[in-house]
This record gives sequence, structure tokens and C-alpha cells, in this order.
Amino acid sequence: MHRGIYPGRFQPFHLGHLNVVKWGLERLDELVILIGSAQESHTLSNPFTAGERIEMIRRAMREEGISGDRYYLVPIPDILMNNVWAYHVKMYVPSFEAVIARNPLVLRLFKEAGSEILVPPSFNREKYNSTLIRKYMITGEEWEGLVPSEVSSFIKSIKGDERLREIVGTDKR
Ligand SMILES: Nc1ncnc2c1ncn2[C@@H]1O[C@H](COP(=O)(O)OP(=O)(O)OP(=O)(O)O)[C@@H](O)[C@H]1O
Ligand SMILES: NC(=O)c1ccc[n+]([C@@H]2O[C@H](COP(=O)(O)O)[C@@H](O)[C@H]2O)c1
Repeated sequence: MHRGIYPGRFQPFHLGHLNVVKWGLERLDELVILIGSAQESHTLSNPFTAGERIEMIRRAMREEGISGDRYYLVPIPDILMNNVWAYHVKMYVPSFEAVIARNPLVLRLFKEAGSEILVPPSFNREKYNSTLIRKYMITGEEWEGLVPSEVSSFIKSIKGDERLREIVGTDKR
């Protein structure tokens, strides 16, 4: 069994993330999708709760035909000590050998903790990045095509784009 973890904030989960998951599952038997900053929600950088992120990712996996036997979803709150974060993560997830990331801090911390490092390619990063998607939700530009369709319908069902506009004060109601 070759298992890996894929940490991210997934605010929201987009098509770049989905491509990374598929890339990871071609190389690993199982993937733990680690929902980081799980304590965060209702802010400009982190509008969605951990529970909402779990739901959007599960729907995206189902839409893509990825079996629940191949992945876990584990939310983990941040801690104040980077030096022990990799060990903190190990306490909450099934045992793993590999880490998938492009985030330099995440790569550094797991390299120091002795994990195997897998760096995926950048999948259309200029389009597929959550900061841009959150910006489009605020300005009203088309963001729906940048996320799996199950993610856009879920976000609309919870009025997530409206929440973001209210948080930044651009919603005029
Ligand atoms: N389009 C992409 N292609 C490949 N890797 C990606 C892509 N987008 C994000 N990643 C990687 O996935 C991991 C989790 O990403 P994260 O949840 O921070 O998304 P993000 O789009 O970078 O979000 P934000 O803009 O809010 O920081 C990180 O290692 C990040 O580098
Ligand atoms: N000290 C810590 O708690 C610590 C350290 C490094 C990364 N993380 C988390 O890992 C996740 C990494 O994901 P991103 O690549 O989306 O930033 C984030 O949620 C980040 O906060 C936490």
C-alpha cells in the first residue's frame, strides 16, 4: 500500500486541485486530502467552513467517478508551531509515505520529517487558482467554469458567492 497526503485550503476546490488529485491517484494507491486551516471560515481568504469544503470535494470526486475507497478527507486546524506541524498531521491521518504539494513551506516541513515528496505539474495555474476564483465571485465575473460543476452548484446552493460579497462589503442589499 502506497499512501500519500495532499494538503491544501481548497477555498474553493477547483479544476487544478482535481487534476492534482487525479495525478496523485495515478501514482499512489490511496490519497488523504488534507483540508488545512480547518478552523477558518467567513473571511476573504477562507470563506468556506471545513464542513463545506468536505462536501464540495466529495461531490467533485463523485462527479469524476473517483471511488471513496481511494481517498480520505481529513480536516486539520492550524497550529502555531511550524516545526512540529508534520508530526501534528501524522497524528490525525492514516499512515502515509508521500506528500503531494507545490507549497514551498509544506514541502520543506515534510522533507525535514522524512516523507517522500511528490511535486505535481502546474495545471493552468493562471486560471485555476482559488484567489482568482474568489476575486471573480466578488466582481461577478464568470468563475463557475473554473471549478467542477458539482462544486459550483454546491457553492450556489449555500449562497457562498453572496457570503463572500457580504464579507468584503460589496453586496449592496
Ligand atoms: N492549478 C494548480 N496546479 C497544480 N497545483 C496546484 C494548482 N492550484 C493549487 N495547487 C497546489 O495545491 C495545493 C493546495 O492549493 P490551495 O488550496 O492553496 O489552492 P490555491 O489555488 O493555491 O489557493 P489560494 O489562491 O487561495 O492560495 C498547493 O500545494 C498548491 O500549490
Ligand atoms: N503550522 C501550521 O499549522 C501549518 C504549517 C504549514 C502549513 N499549514 C497548512 O497547510 C495548508 C497548506 O495548504 P495551502 O497550500 O493551500 O496553503 C494550509 O491550510 C496551511 O495553513 C499549517
